[in-house]
Amino acid sequence: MDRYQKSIKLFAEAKELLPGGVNSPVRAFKNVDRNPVYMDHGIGSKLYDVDGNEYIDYVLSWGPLIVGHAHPEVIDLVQQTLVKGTSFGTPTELESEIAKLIIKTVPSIEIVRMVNSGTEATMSAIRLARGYTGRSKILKFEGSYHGHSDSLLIKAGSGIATLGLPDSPGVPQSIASQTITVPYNDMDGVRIAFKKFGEDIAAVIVEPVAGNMGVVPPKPGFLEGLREITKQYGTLLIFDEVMTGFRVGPNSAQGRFGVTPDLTTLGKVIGGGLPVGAYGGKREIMENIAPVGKIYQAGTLSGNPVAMAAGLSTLRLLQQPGVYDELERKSKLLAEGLGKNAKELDIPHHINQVGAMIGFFFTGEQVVNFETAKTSNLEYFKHYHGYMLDHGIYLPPSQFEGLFMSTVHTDEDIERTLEVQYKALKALR
Ligand SMILES: Cc1ncc(COP(=O)(O)O)c(C=O)c1O
Ligand SMILES: N[C@H](C=O)CCC(=O)O
Repeated sequence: MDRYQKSIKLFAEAKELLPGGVNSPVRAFKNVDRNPVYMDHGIGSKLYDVDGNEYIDYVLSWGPLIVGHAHPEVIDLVQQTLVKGTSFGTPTELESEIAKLIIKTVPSIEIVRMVNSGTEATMSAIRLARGYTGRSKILKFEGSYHGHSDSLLIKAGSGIATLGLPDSPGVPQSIASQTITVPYNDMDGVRIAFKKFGEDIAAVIVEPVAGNMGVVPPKPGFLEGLREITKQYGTLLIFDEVMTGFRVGPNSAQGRFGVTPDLTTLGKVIGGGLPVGAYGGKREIMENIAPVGKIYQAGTLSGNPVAMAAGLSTLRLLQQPGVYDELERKSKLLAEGLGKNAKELDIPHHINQVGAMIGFFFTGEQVVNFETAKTSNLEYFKHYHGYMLDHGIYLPPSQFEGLFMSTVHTDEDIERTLEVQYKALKALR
């Protein structure tokens, strides 16, 4: 296609150099049968590809860019920090500055350790939970994604769901057998698992709003139920807020739903587009990590000053009054508009929206877990995605990923998106 000439050439070359041409599977656009688009730069809510095409971006680097691309305040602090040197391998003041903000706003976090990715955060939190409780089993939910560490790569969402790979080769059976999986939102299933294995379960890890099977909110009582049963069995409750952290509210999902876990993992937004993760929680638990305690976890580049600068400036921007109300308003406006168009054109659909996360599913069923998400019409999704892309709307290339809103998307962006979406849906009929 002429429109993507340079992207097509670059991807052909990349396939000789990188597995599948990419450094993360979801970027390959494999299940939508398209060539991935190579981006050149981003400004605000827009992305510009190497062929000069403009897109309204609802992927936002898979979530981190909640204040949009190249926000002047983020770029400014990053530049000021960068010229002083890229890394020192020593503590820096910036680490404490971002820690203060995280501790102030995330209810469960009394003390926090910075790492380099969401995967590292969840992997480390699981190790801590195992070391702290002296137990080995963990419980996770089907279709949830917590990064690609061995223990968590069982019946996972995101790229694993998109590519239809329920379990990954390379994860030893001895490790996989320590992970119990239950459908999301299924408290009865959790109770049955606890009845059988409760004394051996170190942690329950949950996305408080699932975002890797598309977007699925917790049913009323689900998070509360998890809190109660984990307390009862002496199991730690981990909220994986890598995606929801600072995205669904000023106090993240735990503030929004009023349930406080023992440990929380963060990533994405807290790095402002640079590689950052974090895990934190009760001091009494966290101080089992080295160098205070015996559970080991480390990182050459953890707390990297440039990454801290990007994250800190992003979190500071999110402290401004009214930011989350406005994110909610715009997300609702988009979600309702998407639904209205689909209804008018009689396209089976279901929409979930929580804060600045939106799931638009091509199914008439209520989407409450991975099973129901999988009832979506993936052929429809493929054609819809392609049409939107060709008309300047950049959506995640999978039915099992969510749309993200930023502080800099405008009502005009939303209006334009809805105009294109109407035509995209019409073309499906
Ligand atoms: C909820 C959740 N946890 C963990 C991860 C892993 O984060 P990362 O890709 O930074 O390793 C992701 C996203 O990839 C995620 O959405
Ligand atoms: N769904 C994933 C993160 O939330 C997508 C990012 C990736 O795996 O590259």
